[in-house]
This record gives sequence, structure tokens and C-alpha cells, in this order.
Amino acid sequence: MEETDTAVEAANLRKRYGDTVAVDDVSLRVGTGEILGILGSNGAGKTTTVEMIAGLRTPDSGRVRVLGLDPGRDRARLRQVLGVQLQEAQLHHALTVTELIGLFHSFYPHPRPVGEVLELVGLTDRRTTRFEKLSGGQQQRLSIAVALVGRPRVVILDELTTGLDPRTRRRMWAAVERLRDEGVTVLLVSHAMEEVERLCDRVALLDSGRLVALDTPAGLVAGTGAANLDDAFVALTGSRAEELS
Ligand SMILES: Nc1ncnc2c1ncn2[C@@H]1O[C@H](COP(=O)(O)OP(=O)(O)OP(=O)(O)O)[C@@H](O)[C@H]1O
Repeated sequence: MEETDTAVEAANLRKRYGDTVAVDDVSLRVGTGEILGILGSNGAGKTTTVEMIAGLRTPDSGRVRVLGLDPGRDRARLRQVLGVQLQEAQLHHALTVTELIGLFHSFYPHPRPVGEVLELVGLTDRRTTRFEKLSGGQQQRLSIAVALVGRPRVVILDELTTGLDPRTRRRMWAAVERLRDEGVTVLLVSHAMEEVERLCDRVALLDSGRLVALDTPAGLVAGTGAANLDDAFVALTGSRAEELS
């Protein structure tokens, strides 16, 4: 693949919290328009990795480029092209759904219409509800809406569908498929194998902070001789944790 086909590049990323090595020499490249799944056990370093890519955490060492921008230095430019949904959205509790999306809408030069975003995440009938009155799943969908409203070229979704009901989950998958059709690059942190198989072109598998596999879902299954992605996950993770304990 040509260099210009690269949307996200992380090289030798490391991050330590006190004695905990959260991310240990992780390198990966995400092609333009690719959907990369980031998988791993709880505490494997997935969120820390995507936070470093988003510029929300500073790596101890290593290099990140998102569309050629350095998240540590080019913050303002990065905000225009990167949409981030993180596990804990910090949104103003007293504002309504429309007000919140409208607020973020105003930050971007070519945003999606607010109505379109509401439709995409299924919050049209909640548009006048204050954030604090939304259910957990609705708040999560609002954080996804906020990530998408600026028509970003790269999107980071951290646990897109965790805690969502089956119908809403499918709606979120359709939203990601729409992004795929638009050529948007997506990093998707997930624990849901069905979701990963359906959406992801490739998967980066982290185990105790290290990248232990980077392949297509089918490649991971074939490479481990497992019956399915769930079994491949189990085969590829856990050994380092046992080694360290
Ligand atoms: N702010 C922090 N301070 C100290 N340790 C942290 C902090 N954030 C994460 N860690 C530790 O770093 C490691 C990696 O955490 P991280 O949240 O990146 O994992 P994860 O793969 O996203 O986990 P999960 O699937 O549970 O969300 C864990 O051991 C975690 O306890």
C-alpha cells in the first residue's frame, strides 16, 4: 500500500501508569477507508492506545500520525478531521440532545445536518430531552452523534455497542457501514465478535499492552486453527498475563 493510503500510523507507542505498562511498543497502520477493530482482554491497553492516537493522552514514547498530523502538536487541525467517541462522554448535562449536537455542529466547517445525525443514531424522538434524562444507552448514542457531526475523515469508536439493545446495536452497525460507504477510516474498540466480523477489515489484537496479532478476522481464525473468532481470541490472549503473574 502507498504511503498516501495511510490514514493512521502509530509507531512504537508506549505508555506506563506508575508500575503498570499499559501499552508496550505498539505499532500499527490503518489504511484510508479501512475499518480496524481493536480487540483485547479488559485492561489490555485498547483505550490507552486509541486515546494516544486521538491526542487525548501523551505517549511516553513513539510516534502517531493521523492524516499526516501529529496529535500532540496539530490539535486544532486534528479536531476538524477526527471524531472520537470514548467510553465516558463528558457532555453538558443540562443541555438537550439537539442543543448538544447543535453546539458541536457549530465547531465544524462542513457538518452533517443535526437532523441527519439524530436519525443516524436513532435519537430523533429524544431531541428535546436533556442529557441527564437520557438512559445510559441513549447517552452513549449521543456521544456517537457528537463524534460524527463534524463529518470527520477518521473516527474512533470505543465500545460502540456495549450495553445497547439488539435493535439499537444494528442501527449503530448500519451507521458504521454508512461511514464505510463514505470512505471514512474507523478504529473500533470492541469486545463483540459478531460486530467485529461484520464490520472490520482487519483486527489488531492487544494482550497485556502488546500487539499480538494484526490480521483479517478470517485470517485470525485460520491462523490459530480455531473454530471461530471467539476461540481465536482466547487462543491468542492471556498467555502474557499468566507469564507476568
Ligand atoms: N488513568 C490511569 N491511571 C492508572 N492506570 C490506568 C489508567 N488508565 C488505564 N490504566 C491501566 O492501564 C491498563 C490498560 O488500560 P486500558 O483502559 O487502556 O485497557 P482496555 O484494554 O481499554 O480495557 P477495557 O477492555 O477494560 O476497557 C490497565 O491495567 C489499567 O488499569
